[in-house]
This record gives sequence, C-alpha cells and structure tokens, in this order.
Amino acid sequence: MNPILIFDLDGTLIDSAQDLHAAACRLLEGEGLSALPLETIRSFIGNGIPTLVDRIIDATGLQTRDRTRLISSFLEDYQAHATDLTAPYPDVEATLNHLLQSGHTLAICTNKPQRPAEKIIEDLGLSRYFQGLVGGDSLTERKPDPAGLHYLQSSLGGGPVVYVGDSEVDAETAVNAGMPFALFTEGYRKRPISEIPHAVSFSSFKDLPALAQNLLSAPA
Ligand SMILES: O=C(O)COP(=O)(O)O
Ligand SMILES: [Mg+2]
Repeated sequence: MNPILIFDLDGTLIDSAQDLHAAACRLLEGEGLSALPLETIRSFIGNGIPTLVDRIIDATGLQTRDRTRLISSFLEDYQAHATDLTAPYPDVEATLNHLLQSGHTLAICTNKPQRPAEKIIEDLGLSRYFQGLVGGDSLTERKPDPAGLHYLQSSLGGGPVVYVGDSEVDAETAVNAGMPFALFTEGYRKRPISEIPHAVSFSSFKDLPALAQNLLSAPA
C-alpha cells in the first residue's frame, strides 16, 4: 500500500485569491456595485464558490438579486479566467515530483468545484502528479465532512494518509476523518497557527517531504 498525500487546493498548492477577487469584482461591476478589497475576498475563501458568492451577497446587500444566477455567472466567468493571476506556491512542483518519485500517491480534496479545480491544475501543468481529485461538488458532502478524504483513501489503495491544507476547514476535515493534518501556514487561514489543530506545520514546501515521512511512518 503506497502512502497517500491528499492536498487542499486554494491557499495550499496554489495562490488563487487574486483570480477569485478579480471574478468577484467583475460580478459586482456587472451588478452596478463597487469592488471589495482583496483581503475581504481572501477571507471568504474556504467553503466553496456558492458560499463565497453568499458572503459577497451578504457583504454588499445583493440579497434582492437571484442567488442562482449570481453563482452561475461567477462560475462561468471564473472558469474562463482561473489561471490569469494564479500560480503554485514556491517549490510546489519540485516537491510533488519528489513525493511521487519516492513512492507516494498524490490526490486533491478541495471545496472548489471539480471543473475549475481540474482546469487549474491542468493549465498549471500539475495534473500529471495527481491520481484523484474530489471537488466541492463531486460528492453529496463537502469539507469539513470527511467523505472526500475517505473516498480518496479507499479509491487509492487504502494506504496511510496525511492531509495537507491551509485552513480551519481543512483541519476540521482531518479531525473528522481521523487523519494527521499538515498545516501550510502561508495560505488563507483566519486564526493563529496555535488555534488550528495540526500534527505538523510548515511554511516552505521544501520541508514537507521530511514532515510527511515522519507522520506516515508513525504508528497509527
Ligand atoms: O473554493 C474554496 O472556497 C476553497 O477551496 P479549497 O478547499 O481548495 O481551499
Ligand atoms: Mg484552502
């Protein structure tokens, strides 16, 4: 059984906040409203695009507009521009390559809908590293429900798993799944590192292989 590393996407493998912000600004402009700051949109990321749009609606008084229309128009626009300003964090690709070469199976469990998530990793040249991807709309439940992590673990051979993410939602998902959590500290978390349950934390992807090795070889 190969050891498995499952990664969150936004704020973990990729810094996607600028494209989500740009799509939010275009949505607001189309509705005749002024933009929201990047930090505000960054703080709305983590529970999927429908929730991000709900948070935009709440912040701007868009409640009178059709929510379903706003979500689909956001999604259509974002899908077309998802990698205009988005890039992997430093050393992500070299680390994925190293992990793959050293016998790990790699997958993604994100709350971003599956279609834009797949397009982003394809456009950024990362899709060849991953053998599975669960998005926020792939199953009936999304994070912090542990279903995505359990699904990936069993479909990828049932080996030991470390979940790697950047947010409170990811930490909660790992707790719910009973899996060790590696916290990337440079993403979109809202609380201090000490308030987020984690087995290990790291700020540089160069440090991840050694940390994962320790977690994967520790007795369950
Ligand atoms: O789309 C989101 O809000 C969050 O996506 P993530 O789960 O990859 O961080
Ligand atoms: Mg994230």
